[in-house]
Amino acid sequence: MLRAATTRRRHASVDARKLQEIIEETFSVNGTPSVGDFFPALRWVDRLRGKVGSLKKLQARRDAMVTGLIDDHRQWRSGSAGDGDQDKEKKGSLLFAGTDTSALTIEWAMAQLVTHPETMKKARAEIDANVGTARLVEEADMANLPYIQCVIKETLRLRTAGPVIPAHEAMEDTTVGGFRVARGTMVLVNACAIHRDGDVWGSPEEFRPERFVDSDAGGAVTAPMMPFGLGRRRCPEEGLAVRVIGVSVAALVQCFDWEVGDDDVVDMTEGGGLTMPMATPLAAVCRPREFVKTILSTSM
Ligand code: HEM
Repeated sequence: MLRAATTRRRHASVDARKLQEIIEETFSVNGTPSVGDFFPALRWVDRLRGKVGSLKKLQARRDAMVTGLIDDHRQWRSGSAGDGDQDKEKKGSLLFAGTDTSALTIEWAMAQLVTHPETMKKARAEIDANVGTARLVEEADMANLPYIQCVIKETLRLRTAGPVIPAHEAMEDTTVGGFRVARGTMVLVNACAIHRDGDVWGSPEEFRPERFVDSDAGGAVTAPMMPFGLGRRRCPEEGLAVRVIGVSVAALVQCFDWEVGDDDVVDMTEGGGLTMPMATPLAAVCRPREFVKTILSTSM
């Protein structure tokens, strides 16, 4: 997605790596707790700690980057782009909300697969049976890959990219689960805790895509999940995200044999921030399968 938005031909002035840096920093700074959010009278503490300054600087860098993208795009289309502010808002939302979340979900899915060889084997078998090895898996295949879809669902459950849904504000007085919530209250929903609640999920800490497999015995899970939020502000690109993540993971499984490396260990520690990356980026060895070499050599 980043490549599509910053492709060199159109955006010679934009460095995709710099954009990635800004995105990672944005999630990291936003993810540190603000004292002022909990005790509004103490907002000055956030200013003293430099959080407010960092947020403002990041906002300025994001604006400059997105403005550069739009200006380049306008030049490329000879001035036919739409309204500036609206474009900036749209493009910025897509870049900043969609890249890190999708990329780290793919990384977590692969980490789970390389540490669960039986699951990897089942995923590979499903792809080989339904897609084969004469061509690469594509989006249209996803409907015939229900197990891969379960792998993605289980990754979104256990390794929720946005562990705490961004703050919402109660628009009116209400009661939730017996708690009174006054109008104007800032509400934070801990999706990660809901996804790992032992009262609704069996062995919640286990990575088990089978829990989503729709069985005749009615075994499919019905417990609440909200990796994309809920309600009116729910992620507008859930469909796109699930498709991009699904096809990416399926292609990685289809094309490569995976190994964890010499020490056979993957550090599954969760990192901090607004999103939940792996604390140590996944390091694994992948070798292209024979058919990939054939496909590549015939397409050259
Ligand atoms: C694994 C991938 C993704 C996850 C887990 C995810 C999750 C979320 C969550 C939890 C929210 C907040 C919902 C709320 O406030 O209730 C959100 C909002 C949003 N997401 Fe996603 N998202 C993902 C991918 C994407 C992609 C690929 C795009 C765009 C291409 C995108 C665009 C947006 C936008 C624009 C919003 C803000 C909506 C608003 O405030 O009204 N997301 N996402």
